[in-house]
Amino acid sequence: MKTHQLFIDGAYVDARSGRMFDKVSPSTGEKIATVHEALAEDVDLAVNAAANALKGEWGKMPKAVRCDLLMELANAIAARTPDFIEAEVADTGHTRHFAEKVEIPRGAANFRIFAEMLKHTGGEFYQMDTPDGTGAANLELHRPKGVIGVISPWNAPFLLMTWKVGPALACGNTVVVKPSEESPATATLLGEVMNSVGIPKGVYNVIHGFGPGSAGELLTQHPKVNGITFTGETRTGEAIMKQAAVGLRDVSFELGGKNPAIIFADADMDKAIEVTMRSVFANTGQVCLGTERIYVERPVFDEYVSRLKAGAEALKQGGPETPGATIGPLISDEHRQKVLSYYAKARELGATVITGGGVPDFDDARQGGFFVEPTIWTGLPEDSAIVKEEIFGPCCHVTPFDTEEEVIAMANDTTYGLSATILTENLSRAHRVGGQIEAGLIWVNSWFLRDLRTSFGGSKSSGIGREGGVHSLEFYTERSNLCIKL
Ligand SMILES: NC(=O)c1ccc[n+]([C@@H]2O[C@H](COP(=O)([O-])OP(=O)(O)OC[C@H]3O[C@@H](n4cnc5c(N)ncnc54)[C@H](O)[C@@H]3O)[C@@H](O)[C@H]2O)c1
Ligand SMILES: O=C/C=C/C=C(\O)C(=O)O
Repeated sequence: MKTHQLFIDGAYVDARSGRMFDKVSPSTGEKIATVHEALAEDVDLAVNAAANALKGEWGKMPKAVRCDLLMELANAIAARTPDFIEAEVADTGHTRHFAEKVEIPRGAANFRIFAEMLKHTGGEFYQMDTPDGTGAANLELHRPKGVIGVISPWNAPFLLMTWKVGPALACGNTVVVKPSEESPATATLLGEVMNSVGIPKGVYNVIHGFGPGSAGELLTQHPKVNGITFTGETRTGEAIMKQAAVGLRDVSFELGGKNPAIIFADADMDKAIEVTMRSVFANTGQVCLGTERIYVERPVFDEYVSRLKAGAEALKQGGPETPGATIGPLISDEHRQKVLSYYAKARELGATVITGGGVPDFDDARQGGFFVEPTIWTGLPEDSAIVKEEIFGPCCHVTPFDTEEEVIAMANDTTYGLSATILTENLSRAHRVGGQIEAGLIWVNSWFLRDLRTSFGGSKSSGIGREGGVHSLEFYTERSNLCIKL
């Protein structure tokens, strides 16, 4: 049985509180680990370790040396891919394919991209006229924001945590990471990899626990934390914003979504099915960028629904233990109950259940896992909860449309604004429609293609700020303008 300790000041330590909590496998329901829960004393130790590291070797390290060290860290992560895969799939029930092809490589890439970028990123310089004619020079100076609280979710634990820690460290900050209580393993493992490449102690710290009344809330309120970067549910973001307000802690939020896919009649239907099979069912629908609303131009509606049904019914359910599994379990029984409550609501509202809507029956260890049937609905009105609320499971609602104006209005009729995908072979239409979709990321004839230099994030209930490329630097850097009279 694994035990996940805290990682503070370069060492694995027990929680002073002595409190522990269990971690169970999403694919079998069996207990697989116990986890130390950090409370006030532990959080204080971690934040002070991070604050002290800023004043020590790390704070004095030249930027080029820091960036080279982060490149070494990326290589060390890559070298330990098998260990990170096993840790990730045990926590999440993901198929090894998803961890091997997406999550762990992105963990290394999330350090590489920012180490490379920081080496070549400068600042503003403006020479100005002055009344006496001698002029003045304006130099933009950068320094780290300080100690960053990183609060990350369970749906892509290593990818999403390193997507924040990468730029934070590249900009010279130190971090205290509070991973989700559902996925402690990879953040904990990263501690020893940090030590192995010589990242100074105190730069990277990991505290485990929950949100309210536990490590998460305590971290957001600690006076020595200079900023909070959070990825998770919108309502959690609202709670964190209130918690971080005392002390005016800066926040960067990547939150929920209710993302549309728009399929025009001229779309390549094979492409439309391939793209939306991934955007709906990848990671068992537990992807913030995933599709939960699909709008199909009426002439191809029946063909599309029929082919998506066939695709959904061909998925093989199982966790990392199941050979050939192509869709895993949900992360927890609690989350499964949330998804099943929407399955029930759809039936109550009179949806047409094209496929799924229930819980699969297994005669093996998967019976104890948190599996649900991949599900497709049609026939509900746009104002129904199924079409409006984030479900975060392997399900979608499909609606026909007749005109561009109509579908753009429906796509934008949401409190979210995270992502969208458009399928059409008419690229001027793609540009015209894409330019009117109120979302942070819009894919055309693709989904989840990620250039890490581009801005990433959502508007409205989907987030505050942007991550990615130079956009990440905005949050992790304090800027000064030094004006020198010539
Ligand atoms: N926009 C994005 O990039 C993005 C990416 C992934 C997931 N998400 C969203 O995350 C959600 C799923 O992840 P989740 O269930 O882990 O989210 P969640 O909001 O339940 O928890 C996220 C993290 O916040 C912590 N937390 C919860 N309440 C807190 C509080 N009051 N103070 C401090 N910390 C607190 C949790 O312990 C966890 O570590 C979905 O809504 C999904 O859309 C968004
Ligand atoms: O579930 C959400 C996935 C988020 C993905 C990223 O943050 C990324 O690709 O950088």
